[in-house]
Amino acid sequence: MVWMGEMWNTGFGSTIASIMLMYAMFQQYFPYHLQEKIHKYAQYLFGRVNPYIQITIHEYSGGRFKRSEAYMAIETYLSAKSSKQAKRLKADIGKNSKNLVLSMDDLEEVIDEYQGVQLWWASRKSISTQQSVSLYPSNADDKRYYTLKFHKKFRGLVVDSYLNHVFEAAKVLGMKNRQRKLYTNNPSDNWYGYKSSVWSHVVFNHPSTFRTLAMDAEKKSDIMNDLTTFSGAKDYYAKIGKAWKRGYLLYGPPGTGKSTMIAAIANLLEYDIYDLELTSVKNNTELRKLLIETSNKSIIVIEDIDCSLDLTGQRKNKKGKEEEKEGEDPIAKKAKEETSSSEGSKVTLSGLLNFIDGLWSACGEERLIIFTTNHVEKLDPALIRRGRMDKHIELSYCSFGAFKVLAKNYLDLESHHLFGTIKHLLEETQMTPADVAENLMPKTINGNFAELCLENLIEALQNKKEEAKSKAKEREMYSKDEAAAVNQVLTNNEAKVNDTTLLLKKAGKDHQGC
Ligand SMILES: Nc1ncnc2c1ncn2[C@@H]1O[C@H](COP(=O)(O)OP(=O)(O)OP(=O)(O)O)[C@@H](O)[C@H]1O
Ligand SMILES: [Mg+2]
Repeated sequence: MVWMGEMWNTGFGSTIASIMLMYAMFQQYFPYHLQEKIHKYAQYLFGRVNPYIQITIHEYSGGRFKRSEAYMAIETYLSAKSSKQAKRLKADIGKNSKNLVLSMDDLEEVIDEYQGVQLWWASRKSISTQQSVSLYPSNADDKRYYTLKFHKKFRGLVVDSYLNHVFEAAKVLGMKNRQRKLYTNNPSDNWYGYKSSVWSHVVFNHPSTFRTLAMDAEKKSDIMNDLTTFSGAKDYYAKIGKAWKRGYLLYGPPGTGKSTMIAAIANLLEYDIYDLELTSVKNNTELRKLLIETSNKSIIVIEDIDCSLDLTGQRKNKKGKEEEKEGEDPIAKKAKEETSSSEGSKVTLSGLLNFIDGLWSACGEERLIIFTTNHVEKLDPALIRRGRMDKHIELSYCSFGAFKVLAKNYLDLESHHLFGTIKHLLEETQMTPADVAENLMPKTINGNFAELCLENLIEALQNKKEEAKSKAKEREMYSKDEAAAVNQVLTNNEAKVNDTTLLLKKAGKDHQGC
């Protein structure tokens, strides 16, 4: 054993080993009633001279059915070290893991080093001698555990710092290896009963990345920096006393890449996505419950926030305010509110604001909240003010920079003699990246399809330009016609006023004559 060898080299080593050896050799010659005493004494002596401390972590500590979280964390932490050091390894696909996880086999040992101190990890197994009836295979009775050994002078370091380091590192590794998920909220009628849950999920494997996202390079790197800074800022958020979360508002016309960017963000930060369908959330209480059930390292997305609910009005329903009578019994008032909230979705703007940055919003950490909209101007300013939606990102029509990304993705082209023409046309027209991408999709794999695609795009851009021109002309004509019509009405009105004045004057003269 590695640590025994290490012990042997210390001053105490030979003494301890002699005691143990003598005890083992002569144990059988002692009468039975003395054996226990000698055993205890040997243990005591061994404890006095042994400079090493051992911590044991059992696989099943609470009961037989749930593996200990600490044991699993250590398994994850030791995985990389085991694959390098251990001679016998076990391979398994862990729960929610996307890769094979290697761990050391029984009776193997690995050495870890922390702040210059050596620590010995070993995987042990004690075999149960009891006969038991079990539904599980025979080796289910074997009790596995890890032992950690270190010199007693490092007790403080291990207890105060090393163990925390192990569990933090295991968390990070576990997150990295996990299979990421895309969640959607279940209607609350299905929240109760066997195996029910407020969220359902599928495995998330959207291929979008920031590399494939078409937008100007400068803007892209600014967003990426913002995201990576956020994900590494745990201590900073703790220092300034803010919950570790950030709000993003993505706005722009349809087909400009808002949803695509959300997938790219999730892939960059390796987060899960919770796609929240607000219209199926009945009230603010349900909204809070959904929030509590989300995990750390995740993105909560509300798409098309302007269409989700009527959140554009005042924070408090005006009608409700009018009906609120002074001195009304508070119990009766609450009952009234509860009855009204049971009909359809009653999520209010203030409920949503609390969801984003109320007390409950701090119940998890490392979370992004992303809203998307096609009509940013329709949103209540309270909803999107900085602090709630910290970063506002406009996704707009395809620029030449964005086109170059698409050309590289779709056609593997970095330059082409038609790029100049496309640049001019893109400056004169408004085409979404979705439309540009569609034109760049090869319709055939024969011949020079790249050039064909570029020509198709040029044609589409020219058509769009013509369309825009004729629309502008139409608008101009319409406004001219409208102006002429307004002038006509004004002239008619003026004439009528003149006639009336004449009549009044005439009537005045007649009256004087009488
Ligand atoms: N900026 C972009 N970079 C790469 N591909 C894009 C981009 N914008 C759009 N696309 C392509 O167009 C398709 C539609 O884009 P996406 O769904 O992201 O648009 P959106 O802005 O979310 O639209 P909507 O407002 O209608 O939800 C995507 O599948 C993608 O292939
Ligand atoms: Mg979208």
